[in-house]
This record gives sequence, C-alpha cells and structure tokens, in this order.
Amino acid sequence: MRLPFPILPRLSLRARLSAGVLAIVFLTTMGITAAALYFVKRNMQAAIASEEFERISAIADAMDQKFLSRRTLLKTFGDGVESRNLAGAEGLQDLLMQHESLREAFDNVAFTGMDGELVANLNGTQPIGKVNIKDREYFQRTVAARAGIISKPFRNRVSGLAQIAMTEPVLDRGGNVAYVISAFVNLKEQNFLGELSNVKFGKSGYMFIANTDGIVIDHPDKSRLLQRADAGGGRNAATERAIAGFEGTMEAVDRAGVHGLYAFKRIRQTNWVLGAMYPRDEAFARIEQVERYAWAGALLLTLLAGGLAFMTARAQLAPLSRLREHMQVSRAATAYAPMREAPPDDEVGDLSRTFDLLMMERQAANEKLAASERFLRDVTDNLPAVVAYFDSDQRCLFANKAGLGMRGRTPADIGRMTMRESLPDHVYQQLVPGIAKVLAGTPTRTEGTYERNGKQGFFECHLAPDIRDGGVLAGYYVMTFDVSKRKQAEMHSAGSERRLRGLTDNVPALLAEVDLEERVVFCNGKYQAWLGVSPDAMTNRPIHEALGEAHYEIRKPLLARAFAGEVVSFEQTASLLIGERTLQTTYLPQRNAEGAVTGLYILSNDVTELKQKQMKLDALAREDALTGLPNRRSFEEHARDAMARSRRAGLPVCLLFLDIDYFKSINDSLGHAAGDAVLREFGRRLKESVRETDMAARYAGDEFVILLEGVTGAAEAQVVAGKVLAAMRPAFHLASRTLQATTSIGVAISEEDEDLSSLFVRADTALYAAKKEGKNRFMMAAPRPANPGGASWPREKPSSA
Ligand SMILES: Nc1nc2c(ncn2[C@@H]2O[C@H](COP(=O)(O)OP(=O)(O)OP(=O)(O)O)[C@@H](O)[C@H]2O)c(=O)[nH]1
Repeated sequence: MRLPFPILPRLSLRARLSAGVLAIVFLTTMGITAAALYFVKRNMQAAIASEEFERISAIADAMDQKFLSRRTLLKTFGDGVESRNLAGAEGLQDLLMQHESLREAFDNVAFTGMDGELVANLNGTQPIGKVNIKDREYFQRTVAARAGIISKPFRNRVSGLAQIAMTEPVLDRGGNVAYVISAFVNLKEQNFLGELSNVKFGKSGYMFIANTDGIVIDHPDKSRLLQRADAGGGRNAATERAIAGFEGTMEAVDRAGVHGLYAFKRIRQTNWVLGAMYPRDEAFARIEQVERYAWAGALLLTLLAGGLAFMTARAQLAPLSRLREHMQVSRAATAYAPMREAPPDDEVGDLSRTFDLLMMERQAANEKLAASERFLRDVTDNLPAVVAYFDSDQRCLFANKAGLGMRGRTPADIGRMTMRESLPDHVYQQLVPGIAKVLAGTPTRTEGTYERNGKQGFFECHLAPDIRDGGVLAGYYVMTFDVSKRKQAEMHSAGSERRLRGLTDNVPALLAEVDLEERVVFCNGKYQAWLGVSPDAMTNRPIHEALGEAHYEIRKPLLARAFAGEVVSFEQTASLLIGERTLQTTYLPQRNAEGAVTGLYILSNDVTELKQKQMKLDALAREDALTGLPNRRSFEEHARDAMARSRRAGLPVCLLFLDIDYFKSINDSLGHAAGDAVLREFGRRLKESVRETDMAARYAGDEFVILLEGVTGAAEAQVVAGKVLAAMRPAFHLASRTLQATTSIGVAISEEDEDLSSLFVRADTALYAAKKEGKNRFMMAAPRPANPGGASWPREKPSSA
C-alpha cells in the first residue's frame, strides 16, 4: 500500500508499522472520545438546563405562594370589613391600623371610595384627599368585576416606586361595591421580588420577570424596569418566545451579545414570565473542563499505545530484520547458504523458508542460464556473423567473439560498453537511423560499408526489438553479416546484366527469360519501346501480371508446351506502340546440366517486312506478268477449290479453254512485242467479258481459260463463250498498226464426281474441235466417256498448230 505521506516510505517498516498503529490508536481514541464527549456533553447540558429549569420553577412556585398568601390575607381582611358593616371612612383608617399583618405583607394598603378618592391609608393619612385612583386600570377592573385582581406594574404617584396593586372590593349590604381595598407591593421589596436578586446563576447570571405585554417587571438593570422588553431596539428571541407562552430552557444571545442558557416559567397568579439567564460559559464550564481532561487522557492513551506499538513492532520484526540482513549477504555471495538460525514458526519463518527455496531455484536457474549462455556463446562464436544484445539504454548484455573483436573488446566489457563504443564510428553512424527505429519497436535491416586494413567491405545488419509482456521494449538483438562477397558478386552480375541489356536493347526483337514459375527473370528494353512496359516493371513478376491476363491466356497452352520441352514458334499480328506488326515468337526451353527445363527464353522477331515481301512474292507467283491475269498455278488452285464448293452445292462448273487463232503468224510477221501487245489486249477484253466471281486466267502462251462457278447449264456457258468471241471482234490497235484477232474456245461443263484433269481434257478436246472447224468459234465438249482412258491432263503439247 502506498501511504499518502511522502516521508513515510523513507522510514523503516518498524517505524511505519508503529506510525500506522499510532495513527489507528490515535484516530480510534479520538473518535471514541469525541463520540463519548458528544453524548456526555449532551446529557450534562440537558442536566444543567433541567437543573436551571427546576430552580426557576421552584422560585416561580414560591412567588405564586407569596401572591396567594397575600391575596388570601387581603380577602380575609376585605371580608372582615364587610362583616363590620362600616358606614363611614373613619372606621376604615382605624381598621387598617389594627391589622399589623397587612404591614408585613404589603408596602401599603389603602381604601378608596367609588369616586376613586383615597379614604384610608395604612402608611398614614397624609395623602388622603390628595390622591385619586379612579383612572387606575386596577381600580376600574375591580369595580367592574366586583372581585379582587392583581394589577399590571405601574409607578406609584407619590413614591415613584415600581409597584403592583392587589385589590379587593368591599361590598355593601346591597352587594354593590362600596370601597376598593388596594394593597401595594413594591416590586423591589426585599421579601418579595427583591429577593430574586439574591438568586444567582453562575457568577454573572441573573433573573428577570416580564408580563405577557412584554413589560419588564423585574431585571438587575434598573433602567429597564417597567420598560418594554424590546425597548431600545434590543431583541431576545428566547424572551419573545417565553412571552408568547414557552416554558422550559433554550439557548439564546442577550442584547449584550452574551450567549446564555435561558429558562422560563410562568408565575400562575400573575401570568408573569419568570426568566433566568445563565451565561453559557459559566453554565457549561464544568463540561469544558471534563472535555479538556478527556482529550488530554485520549492523547496520553495514544502516546502510550504508540510507544507500546513501537516496542511490539520492534520485537515482532526482529526476525524480519535478521532475514533482511541474511538476504543482503546472500545477494552478494556467489553460492547461497541458508540461515544458520532456525526460522520461527510464523509468517516470517514462512518468508525465510520461501526465500531459501527461491534462492536455491535462482541458483539452479543461474547455473542453467550460465550453461545456456555458454552454449549460446559457443554457437555464436562460431557463426560468421556478429551477434549481440543491447538493452533499452543501449548497454551491451551479450556479444559474441566477432562482436567483441570489432573494436578489440573483451567479455569483461559486456554490461559496460554501449552500442556506440562497440562499433567503429563510421559503422555506428550508418546504423543510427536503424537503432532509432528498433528502439521504437520496429525491426530493421541496414546495409552499409566498412573499412578494414584500407579495404572496403559490405555488411548487412538486422536489428530486432525485444518486446516483453505489456509491449515494453527491453532491448534489441543485433545480427550482422559480412556480405562483401555477395555484394561483389551482385555488382559483377549487375555489370553483366548492364552489358547484356546494352546489347539486347539494341536488338530489333523482344528478348526475355522466364523461370519455372513463369516469372520474368530478364527482358530487354524493346518491351518498353514496343509494348510500353518497362523491364523494371516486368522483372520478378509473373507473365500474366507483367503483360496482362488477356495476353497470357492466348499463350498459356504454348507456354505449357515449351515448359514440357518443346521449341514452340508462332506468329501473331498485334497492334504495338510502333504500329501494326507481325511478330514471330519462339519459346526456347532453357535446360540445366541434367537436361531438365529450368525456364524459357522468349524471342519475338518483327517479321512484318519479311511477311509483306513474301506476300508480294506470293502474289507475283500467282500472276501472269504480261497480262496481269492469274497464272496457270493460281487458276488451277482456284479451280480445284471452286469444284469442291460446287460439288458440295450440287452445281456444276464450266471451263472455257481459249487459244488465239493464228497467233504464231502475228508473232512471226509483226514481231514478238506486237504479239505481247495482242496478248495484253486479249487478256483485258477477256477479263471484261466475265463477272467478278468468274475467273479468267492466262494458261500458257496464247492459251487462256475461264472458269464459271455455279452455272445452270450449257446455255449459260454458251452465252459467256459468245460474249468472249464478240469481245474480240473489234480491231486490236497496236503501236504500229491495227489488226484483227480471233479465238477458238472449248467449253466443258463438269459432270458429277468429275475432276479438274478430266474437265481440262474435255475442254481441250472441244477447243481442238473448234480449231478444226475453222476457228473463231466455240465448241461444247462431249460428255465424259463411260470408260475414260487414253487422254490425260496435262496433255502433251498438242500438235494443233
Ligand atoms: N509474242 C509472244 N508470243 C508467244 C508467247 N508465248 C508463246 N508465243 C508464241 O505463240 C505461238 C503459238 O502458236 P500456236 O498456237 O501453236 O499457233 P497458231 O499460229 O496460234 O495456230 P493456231 O492456234 O492453230 O491458230 C508460238 O509461235 C509461240 O512462240 C509470248 O509470250 N509472246
């Protein structure tokens, strides 16, 4: 428990326990004393108040008795006057003088007639005829009630003294009031109210009387007599309550500011309020004394208890102190020895035994730790790396041989040297950012350089935070490798790659290497130029990621074949950054020494120009150079396809075989160039004579062919043949002259299952027939003979010429 006073933790346990017990005793004693005093004070105050009330009640009763006895005396006297039946005032004076007892009881007794005039006076006749009390309230009330009363206090008109009057009417025989006897009592008369001043409440307490009109009848302060109780602005709550009817005791403050215990009791005969004021200090002086004694006693008790607690704590904690000393000795000792003295059979003994057990366990753990540290050291000393551990204050708690050797340190420096002191300064500076990070809890890896014997080397340093329970960083582990060889190899490899890239970037082809995971190991700069993907972005990424899923999906089966060991080549036309290009791509499996495929080389050549040249050559190979018409090869390919199509459609094809008449003589007479010109014009007219879908071609020399596809019958073929003959009729205008040229045509319509060769034979035969018939005509070929034989196609050049 943490005590609220900062000084207490610095005190010994003994002192703290004593202080604790002392505090508890102090608080308990004070609490009990305070509670006890509270009840004692309340009871004593109640007893004092009760005593005050009883005293004042007794005084009130005594005064009641005084009033009663005087009233009885006056009544008896009055009754005596009535029984004498005195007719005149003379006898009254004598009667008064005869009653000595009246003088003892009252200050004066007087008879007044109904006119209020004084007729007899106990204190002498001198005032007779001089005093009239008709206006006095007590006179009027007595006459009206025809009964005796006690008056309100008033000042005597003669003596000026404060008085009250007690009256008794004297009735005549008719029952009417004849005289009023007034017996006066001086309020300060010694044996009446005056004796109140002898009654004391404490040293300065006093008594007072007021009537229900609030007029002060008696008070030690004479100036207040017959004044109102609240005259002069002074108010007293207790008196006001008593005037209103309260009887009992209460505390209040008088007009002088004195706190007092007030007691009130009514005097029954007059209904006056008899009050006593007992200054509080005096009334409760005894209580305060009791209180002082009680507190002093409590304090003494606390001190005694504290001293006792200290002695007890000291005695009880002595074994604990011995245990503490034993613990301190044991801590410094290399091997633990249990306490010589047998521990007591209590909690301290339990503590001592537990400490023994803990120390034994610690010793065992230390031995185990030392063994594992030896093992760790053996292992790490043989590692080609620096292995170390630093605590959060950067103090080295472990370092292997390589670590210590960096600055010629020894195992004795462990626990003392810091990270900075364990490293060459230039190495430490490179690790500063990493250390800041690891101290913030983030593992880091730093590469850097070092210098040894004037040579530069490379290191790779891993810093790992040691974060314990609750996320507290206890320190960090350091593992540093010399990576000079790897770095040099990497630099060499980077140089090779640079050279390779320099070469391959200038090859007009895409060059790449992928591993078995289809990851791009290398690619040249043409990927950037042609596809817009940089080698950096492609390297180390799978093909599908580097070039996109769509690109990959098409090549997936081809790649699979290449990875299976096949050299795969394919062509593809694609829209590249350099335009629409045809690429010929080859997947060349890469093999290791055992012949297993370890990856692929990918080579994509731009064969667009080559392709275009090939296509041109191809077109040229199919075209007759002189007329621009398809040549024989092209025609035969087309005719075969057309026949196959027609066969599927169930329709025939028609072959027109043409030969220019007398062409040899044109050549011979006009020259070969003229012959060529005729051939060109002939070819042009021939092309114009047929539909787009029909094919006209130069077959050989002056021989031409037309293939009509999907003909309905011979009539349609004849119309075409006629059109051709008609087309040749206009003269042929040559450079030097104009001439006429005609042609002969053999027309053959294919029959079911007939091949091209057979169709040619029949058309050729028909042509031959047309020539024979006189030329410039066409002849329909004869149907296929039932047993074809003999003639075949291509024929030997017929000797038709
Ligand atoms: N100018 C020119 N002549 C050619 C060409 N090719 C072939 N010839 C000649 O064409 C002639 C063909 O003659 P033929 O068809 O045998 O004889 P012809 O005079 O036409 O006889 P008929 O066909 O019976 O009317 C030969 O003299 C060939 O040398 C060519 O490309 N240019």
